[in-house]
Amino acid sequence: MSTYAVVDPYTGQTVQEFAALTDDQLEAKVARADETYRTWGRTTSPAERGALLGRVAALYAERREELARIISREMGKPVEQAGLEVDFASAIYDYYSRNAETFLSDEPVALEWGEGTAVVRRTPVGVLLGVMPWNYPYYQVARFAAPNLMAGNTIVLKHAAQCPESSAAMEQIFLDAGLPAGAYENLYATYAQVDRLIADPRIQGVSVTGSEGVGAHVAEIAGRNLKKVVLELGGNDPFIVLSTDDLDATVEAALGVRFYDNAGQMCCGAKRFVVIDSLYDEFVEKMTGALAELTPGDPSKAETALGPLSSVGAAEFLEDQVNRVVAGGAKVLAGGSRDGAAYAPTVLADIDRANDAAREELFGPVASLYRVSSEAEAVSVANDSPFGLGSYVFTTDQAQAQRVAAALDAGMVFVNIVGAEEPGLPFGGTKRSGFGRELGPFAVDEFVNRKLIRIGG
Ligand SMILES: NC(=O)C1=CN([C@@H]2O[C@H](COP(=O)(O)OP(=O)(O)OC[C@H]3O[C@@H](n4cnc5c(N)ncnc54)[C@H](O)[C@@H]3O)[C@@H](O)[C@H]2O)C=CC1
Ligand SMILES: CCCCCC(=O)O
Repeated sequence: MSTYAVVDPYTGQTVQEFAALTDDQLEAKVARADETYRTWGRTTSPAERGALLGRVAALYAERREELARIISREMGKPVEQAGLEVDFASAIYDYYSRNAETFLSDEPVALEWGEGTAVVRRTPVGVLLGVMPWNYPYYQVARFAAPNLMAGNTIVLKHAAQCPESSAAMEQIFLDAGLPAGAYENLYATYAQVDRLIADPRIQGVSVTGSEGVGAHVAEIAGRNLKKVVLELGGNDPFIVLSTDDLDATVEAALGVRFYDNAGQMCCGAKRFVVIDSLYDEFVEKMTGALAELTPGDPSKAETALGPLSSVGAAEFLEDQVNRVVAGGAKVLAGGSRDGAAYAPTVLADIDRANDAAREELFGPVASLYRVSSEAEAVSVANDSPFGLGSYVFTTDQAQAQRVAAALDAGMVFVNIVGAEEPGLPFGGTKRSGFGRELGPFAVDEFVNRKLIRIGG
């Protein structure tokens, strides 16, 4: 059973509670989504739906400050970062607004044998269920809802239990932008209700962003009911440093993609730092030196760079994980302490590759360091993970960059750059990080019927 409540992780105060839906209320919402798919999703044009998404994008921009304050209070994101997340969500809706007609135009297919024509037309499939996490409340929903509303699908969305206010605000934006009731329905649903929804014949697919456990649970039920899923799960992304002309800039990039964004609660954030011998000691000295200035603060303040974790429970879980990595022989070079939901920026070193606790995803401001003596060893360490979401390679040798990019088991490889996600670039992983792709044109094909229309000569 998941109850819905706004609990400010910085103050510990329960700000507001929201009752889970009754079965009748849930049924009404799902029935409305199914009806709207038939009366709106299948009858409007890509241009009409694209124009509505453009208004959604504008409303995110108009309501930026209010929306930022909501998630800062719900999950502790520093309010400046929360505003940037609102900007990213708005840009995603704008991207699918501008590309609706292009992405949904008939795709000609060349004939080899016969006369006439053949095209593939991307048509909607119906109501889709989204199950989304608390770490980027608006962005995670946008990368699922935008391409699918553009395609004419309708959405029922079960958000994280600690994001009831932001999930209600998103539903309101769709209505205020002019989408019909039922195009997007926010569900304060229990886990048991979600299980039943996945099996419901009106639900045509499920998109999950969250942990492996939830992904596996949802995919199991979906599989039994022949429903397609997209799974955006965990990551333990490597940040490989082989050579650099500017170590300060490389360390700054490492700090940004591990500590400065969302207190490290970012599944495509770098978590394992794999540094070549010749740069290791200086890299560590610069990283730990910078962290000495970084202390968790009040997320409602504009000057705060590091907020608390999303909850006391999340911080306690991370503390247990770090303690187990240390019990396996790792050394704490910085941090390693917790105060309520706040976790000090932490650096772990001397991690033995047999240290299983270090294979887990540390979902917070904790960097795990690995010293390597060659490119081959760096790739071996990087790939020694059950996950394969993102990865980062820093080198001045472009041929080496291409070799390492080819060798990494990851859904995304960033070379000499961090924070390079864009609405048009695919996001997703391999191995236990899940399957499917979000964003860009790649997201469109996940939940549409790619209908062949073959007309004889
Ligand atoms: N690949 C990606 O883009 C992302 C992955 N994640 C992963 O998610 C985890 C942290 O986020 P959390 O919200 O704590 O993940 P979570 O997996 O606990 O929750 C994700 C969503 O699943 C729901 N949920 C949990 N148990 C459920 C059940 N039995 N039935 C139906 N729904 C259920 C939650 O209420 C939430 O809406 C980390 O492992 C992180 O790596 C988080 C954000 C992005
Ligand atoms: C701005 C990019 C956010 C990615 C969401 C995640 O990795 O959890």
